[in-house]
Amino acid sequence: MIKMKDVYKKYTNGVVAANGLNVQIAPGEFVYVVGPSGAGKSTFIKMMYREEKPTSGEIYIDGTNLATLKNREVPFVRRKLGVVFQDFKLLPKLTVYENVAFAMEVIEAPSDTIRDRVTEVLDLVGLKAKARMLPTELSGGEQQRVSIARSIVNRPKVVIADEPTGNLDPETSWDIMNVFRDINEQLGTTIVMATHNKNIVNRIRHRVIAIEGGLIVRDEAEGVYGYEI
Ligand SMILES: Nc1ncnc2c1ncn2[C@@H]1O[C@H](COP(=O)(O)OP(=O)(O)OP(=O)(O)O)[C@@H](O)[C@H]1O
Repeated sequence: MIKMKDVYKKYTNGVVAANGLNVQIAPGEFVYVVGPSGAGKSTFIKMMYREEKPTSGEIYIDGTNLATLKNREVPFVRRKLGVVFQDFKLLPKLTVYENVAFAMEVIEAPSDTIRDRVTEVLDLVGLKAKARMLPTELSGGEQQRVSIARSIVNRPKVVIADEPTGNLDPETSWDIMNVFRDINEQLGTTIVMATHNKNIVNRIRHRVIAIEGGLIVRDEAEGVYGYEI
């Protein structure tokens, strides 16, 4: 369902961050993307939700080639994707509920569907009781739960996460990984997660795609982290 074919990315400053990526990710998979700093993980991830466009090659999400997609068509593909960031990116003046509802309002979902779905996803991430709070009133882990709830509220087939535990302490990171596990197992959502978290990758085993110098150097089912940081 996700397919990259000969993907090459050269930034305007001449840096080649993807040097011929070929990969396929099936529906329902849970995949870690690992590699040393500057390896090209974020570029890989960003190309997957069309934050960056490849210089050449093809990237298919559910049959749509992101490489040739017109800018005005991007929002339609984004609906198939949820994105979770290291720094949460919540709207500070909106409550937990409103932050999640906003993702449905922009696609003009009916208000009763919004109400039902927001309640449902806040329950799934364990934040029902904090729906009326502002992001500043929450811990880092709770803020990440809100951002995960936001990423799944439109029922995307794929959730892409770039260092989702990067700002969290170890214990909170495990809690957040359990939330991703529930989404993957209960909803069947494909998860693609770039991470530096060696403990997590080695203890919660999933497929590991290792990137170095813009190339996939290793791709293993139930793989390990595999390099020192
Ligand atoms: N917008 C950009 N313009 C120019 N060069 C960039 C840009 N974004 C990334 N790069 C370069 O591309 C290479 C890969 O960067 P990328 O952010 O994809 O790596 P990464 O593996 O995610 O690193 P980290 O783990 O440090 O986040 C690096 O050399 C980086 O400096």
